[in-house]
Amino acid sequence: MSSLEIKTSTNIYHVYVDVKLRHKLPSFLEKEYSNVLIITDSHVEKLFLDDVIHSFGTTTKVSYAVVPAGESSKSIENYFNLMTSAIENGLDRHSLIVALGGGMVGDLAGFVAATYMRGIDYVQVPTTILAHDSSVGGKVAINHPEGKNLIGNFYPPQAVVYDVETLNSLPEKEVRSGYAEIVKHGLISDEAFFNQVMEQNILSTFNPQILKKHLIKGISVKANIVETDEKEGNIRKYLNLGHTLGHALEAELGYGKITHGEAVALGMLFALQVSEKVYGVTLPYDTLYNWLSKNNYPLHLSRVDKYVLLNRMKKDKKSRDLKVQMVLLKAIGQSTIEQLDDEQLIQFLENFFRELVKG
Ligand SMILES: O=C(O)C(=O)C[C@@H](O)[C@H](O)[C@H](O)COP(=O)(O)O
Repeated sequence: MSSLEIKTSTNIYHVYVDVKLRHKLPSFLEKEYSNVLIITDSHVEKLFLDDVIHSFGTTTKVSYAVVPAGESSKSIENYFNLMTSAIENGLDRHSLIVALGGGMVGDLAGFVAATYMRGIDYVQVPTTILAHDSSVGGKVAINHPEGKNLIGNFYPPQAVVYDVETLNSLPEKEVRSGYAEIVKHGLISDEAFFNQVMEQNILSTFNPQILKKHLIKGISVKANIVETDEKEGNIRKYLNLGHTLGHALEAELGYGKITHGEAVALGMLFALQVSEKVYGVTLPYDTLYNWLSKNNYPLHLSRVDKYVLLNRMKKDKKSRDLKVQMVLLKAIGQSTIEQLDDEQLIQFLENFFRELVKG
């Protein structure tokens, strides 16, 4: 089993990665809990909920709450309903919340844990490729109709227990979504890693061993950053590569109409193109474009108004005084933050979408 330690200035926890871990969840926790609430979604409920319930045996009171699968469940209404479940199931400050699912469940359940009785323990049990990223680092949040993750906190879990067997039955669009974050970890850290991913057709040659290697590498890239800058004061912003446009697209097209990773993939292409123009460097735009195309990422969107997108991008959490700050690259592994003015961005967006349409 692989175990990575995440050590920040305030906290230490472990990320465990292997198969069948969902069957022995309590063995990865440092405390015993007498009352546990599992939060999951309607898709994962059918696949893995029973395994996790049984892992706690008969001496722990285990209840569960299920939200509809999909990003639109990261809402204030579901947050409030989950609070009600926690109260009705008698959770107290010594209880545990289990976030069983992908990024949506992890963010939502983590935010419930962060705020219930001013904060109780929770454990991340990711079941998607994407969640190799979102389950590590303690970002928890719900969405506001005006923008993604606008309501949230930094609240690290007790542990991340990643049973990679749960990834075997992921639908194609979930594989695409998750791999976008692996590509991001390559672009911000390591050319060899990026190239390894680009050599693979993730949809037709899906290989659990290679995937596990990529996940562990991705998690360690993230762990190194989070350990230095847990609260996103500086270098953690690099983990947001592709997210400024990505989040704007998700909010504009409608949560769930495009997956998070697919939107981030477009955002990374945009960031590469902008970086080439701003810094006069050559980056692997074509390589990434061809890889995305080969793996059926949605590259041709129905018309999106660039002024509307710009307004959404300004609501990004990295913005300052309503000026967009984007993560750009001077080279693979050399990220920067650049403030861009509105006119410049409109030009870049115009150009980007025009070239995408051409293919
Ligand atoms: O952990 C981080 O930091 C990231 O930016 C990772 C992102 O991939 C992730 O989607 C994150 O939740 C986005 O955070 P946000 O602050 O832009 O909402």
